[in-house]
Amino acid sequence: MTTIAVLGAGKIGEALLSGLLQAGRAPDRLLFTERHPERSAELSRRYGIRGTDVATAAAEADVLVVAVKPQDIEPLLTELAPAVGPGTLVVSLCAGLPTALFERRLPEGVPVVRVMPNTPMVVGEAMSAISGGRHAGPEHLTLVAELLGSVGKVVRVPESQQDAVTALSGSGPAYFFYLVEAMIDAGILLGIPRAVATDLIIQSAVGAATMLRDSGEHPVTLREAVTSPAGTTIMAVRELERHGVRAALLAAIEAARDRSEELGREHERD
Ligand SMILES: NC(=O)C1=CN([C@@H]2O[C@H](COP(=O)(O)OP(=O)(O)OC[C@H]3O[C@@H](n4cnc5c(N)ncnc54)[C@H](OP(=O)(O)O)[C@@H]3O)[C@@H](O)[C@H]2O)C=CC1
Ligand SMILES: O=C(O)[C@@H]1CCC=N1
Repeated sequence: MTTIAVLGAGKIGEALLSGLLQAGRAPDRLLFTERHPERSAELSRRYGIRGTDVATAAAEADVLVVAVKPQDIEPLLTELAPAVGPGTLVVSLCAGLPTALFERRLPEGVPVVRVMPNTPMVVGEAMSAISGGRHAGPEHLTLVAELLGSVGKVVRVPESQQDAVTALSGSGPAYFFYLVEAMIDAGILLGIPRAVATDLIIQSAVGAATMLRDSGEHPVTLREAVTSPAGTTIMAVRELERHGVRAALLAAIEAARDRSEELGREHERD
């Protein structure tokens, strides 16, 4: 059975470990590394999995999942380079960082797969997009697709689309959380107690998401079905249009794509 080590078990690294355990992966086949001993001890206690150092993780694991912030990649690659061999698959979850960066810094021939997941991994509902680097063969992509398929949905995309994917689905859950937060505030504005407003909005979000996924209908059709002539919804939609919410979303997602590209460029000359 494949042993997986998560290097940098922060928010997304922990989401992956937790999702893999819930999907039935054996705890003794999972490892992680963390900078702070207290964090490491807490994760071991919470999940019954072993924290270790990068060299041990590289020696024991078949798959090394890099989940540090892009800004922290350099010291990690310096530690990893002498420890990793061509038989180990390196999977990067880092926004913006191209597979070519890893290939330059790691020994020749090490296969690298770039992945953009998202945090719903923790409930088995991740959206992950995967792209293979120069030395990644179909067997590596299949292995990564299986791994991430156990915690959500997986698509293969050309690496040139990964910055856009990062802006859409990598950051995507944050936009929905932001919208929910704003709608709960609207409930407060209208005098509804916070707990009730929270229930109303979260269940509406779950219902709407389930319809989007399961009905096979286009989002426009689903919205039209809520929008009665001279009714309440169209009054709200007019305000959304007046405040440029659609244009704001387009600009926001474009800005996220640009930042992903910039994170990659920051490492171009390394
Ligand atoms: N959060 C998300 O929704 C998503 C994140 N990503 C990508 O995943 C990566 C991690 O993001 P996120 O989980 O949010 O960030 P976090 O900061 O929460 O997690 C990174 C963790 O790695 C630790 N760390 C840093 N350097 C090392 C090292 N050399 N050895 C061991 N541990 C180390 C950090 O410790 P310390 O606390 O000391 O910094 C931290 O605990 C990023 O590259 C991000 O682009 C991708 C998709 C979604
Ligand atoms: O905000 C970030 O940079 C990371 C990448 C995608 C989601 N979170």
